[in-house]
Amino acid sequence: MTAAAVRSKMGLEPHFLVVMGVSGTGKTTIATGLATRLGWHFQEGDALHPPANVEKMSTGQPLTDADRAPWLALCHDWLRAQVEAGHGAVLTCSALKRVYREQLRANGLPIEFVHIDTSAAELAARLERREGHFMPASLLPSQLATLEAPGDDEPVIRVSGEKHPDVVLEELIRHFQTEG
Ligand SMILES: Nc1ncnc2c1ncn2[C@@H]1O[C@H](COP(=O)(O)OP(=O)(O)OP(=O)(O)O)[C@@H](O)[C@H]1O
Ligand SMILES: O=C(O)[C@H](O)[C@@H](O)[C@H](O)[C@H](O)CO
Repeated sequence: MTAAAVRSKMGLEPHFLVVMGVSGTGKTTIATGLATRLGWHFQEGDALHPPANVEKMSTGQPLTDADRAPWLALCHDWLRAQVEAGHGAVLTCSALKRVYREQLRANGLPIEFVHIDTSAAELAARLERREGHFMPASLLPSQLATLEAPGDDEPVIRVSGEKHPDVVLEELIRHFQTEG
């Protein structure tokens, strides 16, 4: 049973967003900004990875489909709980392949993806600069090779990861305010 929809701080209907894209594209930056501005629940998808996945990535090994399966299941469970509560929510999750996105949307969840697209050169520069994060810059090529950008038949809002995050946030909030 789904609870009555809880409107956001700005009076918006709840949305259930997965902010997606490769490592370093700005998922956490944009998702925390949205959740703060709109009062929606936030979950860092990286925090749902089994420790073995984090260990693998930290040591420069890309994850396999089998590695990602239990993590995607936890991401799905979190999204499902938000939908059932009727409270707007934002999850960060790379969601690199179409089948992963299908797994997140299973059981008819009304998920929308926000795909942040950033050039390989900008991503490489950011990951080289970033400190205190388990994901090494050396995994960027495999992230880019694994990415299947969402198609027009998927529920996706596309934004540029190269604009200032405040600009992207304004664009997204305007999008939600003006939609039918
Ligand atoms: N639009 C932007 N312009 C410039 N720098 C940005 C932008 N968005 C994020 N950054 C910076 O890029 C780095 C990566 O951002 P962030 O951690 O949000 O990405 P992410 O997609 O969540 O990464 P990961 O998946 O590896 O956790 C951070 O140092 C962040 O401050
Ligand atoms: O699917 C994957 O390979 C992983 O989710 C990675 O994308 C990282 O968790 C994330 O980007 C943190 O840097």
